[in-house]
Amino acid sequence: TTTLGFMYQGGIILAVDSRATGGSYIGSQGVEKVIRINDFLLGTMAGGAADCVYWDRVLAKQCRMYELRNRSRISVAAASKLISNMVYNYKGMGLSIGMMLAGWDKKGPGLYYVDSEGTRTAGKVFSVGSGSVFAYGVLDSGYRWDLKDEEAFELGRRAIYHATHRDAYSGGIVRVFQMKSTGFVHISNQDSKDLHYAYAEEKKQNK
Ligand SMILES: CC1=C(C(=O)N[C@H](C)C(=O)N[C@@H](Cc2c[nH]c3ccccc23)C(=O)N[C@@H](Cc2ccccc2)C(=O)[C@H](C)CO)Cc2ccccc21
Repeated sequence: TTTLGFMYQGGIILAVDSRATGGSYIGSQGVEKVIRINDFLLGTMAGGAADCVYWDRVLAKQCRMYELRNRSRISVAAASKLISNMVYNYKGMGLSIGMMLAGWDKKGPGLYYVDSEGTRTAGKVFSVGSGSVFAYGVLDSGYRWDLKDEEAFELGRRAIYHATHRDAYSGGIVRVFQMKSTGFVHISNQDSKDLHYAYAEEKKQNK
């Protein structure tokens, strides 16, 4: 898996691949690794698939219960602390979850990394999963706070594509989402194969 998230002047970009593996067996090429908790909160998934899918659903329920009890949406910081504390109870028992929470609350945009080891940290740029080393190479060299929207979408897409090209455990569809003050927007779904030939063509043109 390769997932990434970065904050910029236009909001937050999330980009992920869609491969699931069991050893060297490819279990699926069409997994949804960005899950909607609500219109102002998205979560990404890397690690044990069942762990990720299960605990994301638990988080979604807890966030909804918070809304009903408090008549207001939960903040990104509080939602990330909920999942962090829940999985921390299982530390050392074999959970494997590496996720990002991206959202917009009263304080504005929020991006957190949370994992099953107990790490919970806010930041501006993250990449999580087996292909994150490849994604960081593209992401860190292209990242600027003042990227335009189209440039930001393309940076997320290109970073995930390069990870799917080099990492055997990443592949399938490159999915890009944007989080703004008005909620999230699904930007694009593109097969990494189509991106491969599009980028190859681009190289030929630039020769
Ligand atoms: C075939 C399949 C799934 C599958 O192959 N499950 C296996 C057992 C699984 O958990 N694979 C992990 C890798 C893995 C296997 N055993 C583990 C033990 C500990 C930690 C990780 C693993 C995976 O693909 N994870 C994805 C993330 C993911 C995949 C599917 C759903 C959520 C998250 C990912 O991180 C990259 C591919 C690199 O591993 C999961 C799933 C969800 C929805 C639809 C189909 C499938």
